[in-house]
Formats: sequence, structure tokens, C-alpha cells
Amino acid sequence: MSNKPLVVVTRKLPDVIETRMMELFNVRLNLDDHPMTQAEMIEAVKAADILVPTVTDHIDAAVLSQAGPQLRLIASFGTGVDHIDLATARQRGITVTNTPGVLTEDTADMTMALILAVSRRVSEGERLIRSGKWQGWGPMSMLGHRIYGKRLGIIGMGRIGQAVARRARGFGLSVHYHNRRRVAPAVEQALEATYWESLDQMLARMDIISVNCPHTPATYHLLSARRLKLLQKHVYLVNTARGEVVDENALTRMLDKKEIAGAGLDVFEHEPALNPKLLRLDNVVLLPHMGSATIEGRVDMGEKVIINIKTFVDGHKPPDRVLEALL
Ligand SMILES: O=C(O)C(=O)[C@@H](O)[C@H](O)[C@H](O)CO
Repeated sequence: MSNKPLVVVTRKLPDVIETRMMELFNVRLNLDDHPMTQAEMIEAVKAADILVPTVTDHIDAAVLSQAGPQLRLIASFGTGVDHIDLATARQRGITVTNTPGVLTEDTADMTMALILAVSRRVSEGERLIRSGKWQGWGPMSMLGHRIYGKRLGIIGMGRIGQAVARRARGFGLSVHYHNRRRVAPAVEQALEATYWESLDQMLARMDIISVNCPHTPATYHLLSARRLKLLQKHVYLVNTARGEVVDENALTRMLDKKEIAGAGLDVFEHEPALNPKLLRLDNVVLLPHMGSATIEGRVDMGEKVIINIKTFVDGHKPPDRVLEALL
């Protein structure tokens, strides 16, 4: 790539990262950090040599079909790439990278936070205090459920799923998992994790379910209405992965009818919109997609984007290339 490539960044990144990028590349920033419209995205792919999008940017075939021939790299700021049409990018010879690993621990922490928040009614208690209606301690008030000794079923045993498993062991949970492939025996032993080939059977036997798999065509509505019905009445479901993995309307109906005990949701099918009924349910903890939201994580993600761009610009294969086949 000849002189300084034009790098179009679609959202606000940490100052230290933007400064570094401006030293290295010819950068166009999104100064007011508004989510780009499709028209703005099309304008960006027409101009950019390198695009740095985030989860709020839909890089679909319609957008990519308008990309200029100079667009050679999409260096995504984030791990999930379900907002990018990878097949069309590959057809156009556009390399796609992401930022895996650097937000694993933060997202696993938030998963545990949601498991504790929903099972111990943390948000409800906080709302009661803020409502001014708290009458003081009562022996039977705000009773939740113990998680120590319970069975946790993790869907997706990649980096984040394994980080959740490590934490869950610390909380005295027994760890179970379903994944496309069984993890290495050494990893399973280290995590004291039990593999379930049948997702249906695992769903029917767990106390807590954590969704930690990527959203791909194969995992869309993996937790369908039929599968959600396999969950027992006392179960808590937590999702810090992608909303599209769960049939949100079916889940909402079950939560409303107390067919499961509760849910902790950080992601939704049509973010930022969510099923309005969820807002009225006490047995649901709702978060605005902040699973990985730490300043340390954002800086680390930014540094990974810079390394991916620099190696690409220097004519080498970037370290975090997204290979469709692996998804
Ligand atoms: O990495 C992901 O896949 C996420 O969902 C979040 O951690 C990111 O913050 C977001 O994607 C930024 O683009």
C-alpha cells in the first residue's frame, strides 16, 4: 500500500488510540460518535483504504457492493463479526480482522455479574431502595437462590466460555458445556467441565444457562422457542454473547409466565430495540451491551486494530484475520 492509507474509523475510540492512529495513518474519525447511517457507511467504503467499524455498523452486501476497489481491509473493533458480510468481503478480496482475546476476561466477569445479579435479585433490591419504599430488613424479603453447588451449562466453549468456566468453579458451580467441538481433554480436565453433545439434554438438566457462542447462521435462534421449553422452571438464563442466538420473544413470554425463574441480558436481537415487555419484568436484569465495557479493554482492542492495520500495510498477514471457516 503506497503512502499513508486512508483509515475511516466509524465510532469514538480511546484518545490514546486515535492519537496513535493519526501518527501512523491518514485517519478520518467520527468526532460526534453517532452510529453511522447506511448512506454514511456507503460513503465511507467508497473512500476508505481501510475501514474500522464496530458492532453498530452493518457492513452488509448492499454496503460492500458500493465499496471502491481500494478498500482492502476491514479491521473491526470488537470480537464478534456478525455485523459484517464475510462472504461478500472475501469475494471482493477484502481482508477482515477482529480483536479477540483482549475482552475475554471483562466479558466473563460481566457474565458472572449477571448470574449473581439475577439469582440474588440485585437490581430489584437496588430499585426497592431507590423507590424509597424499603421498610427495613425482613427474614423473608428479597430472597434469591444460591448458586453455590448448582449446575451451569455454558453454550460455546471458546475463550469467553472457558473464562466463565474458570470463574464459575471459583463460585462452586459445576461446569457443563455444549460446543460444536469437544475442547481438548486437558482443557476439560483443568476446567472440570462436562461435555454435552446434546444441547437439548444439557438444557433440560441445568440450573443456569450462559450463552457464550458467536452469532452465525448456524447459531441464529439456537435457543429457539422449542429449546427454551426444555428449561426447568427454576432456571436462570444469561446472555453476554449476541441477542440473535436466542428467540427473544419466546424468552420474554416464558419470563412473563414465570416458566423460567429469570434472565440476565446484555444483548438483544434488534439492539438497541428490545421486546418492550422485558422492561416491565422484575425477574430480568437488562444491560446495554456493556459486557466488555472497560477502558482497559477498549484500549487493548484499539491496539489490536492498530497492529492488524500496520501488519497489513507492511504487506504481511494481520494476526487477527477472521477466517469464515473457523466461525
Ligand atoms: O466484541 C464484541 O463482539 C462485542 O460485542 C463488544 O465487546 C464490543 O464492544 C463491540 O463489538 C464493539 O464493536
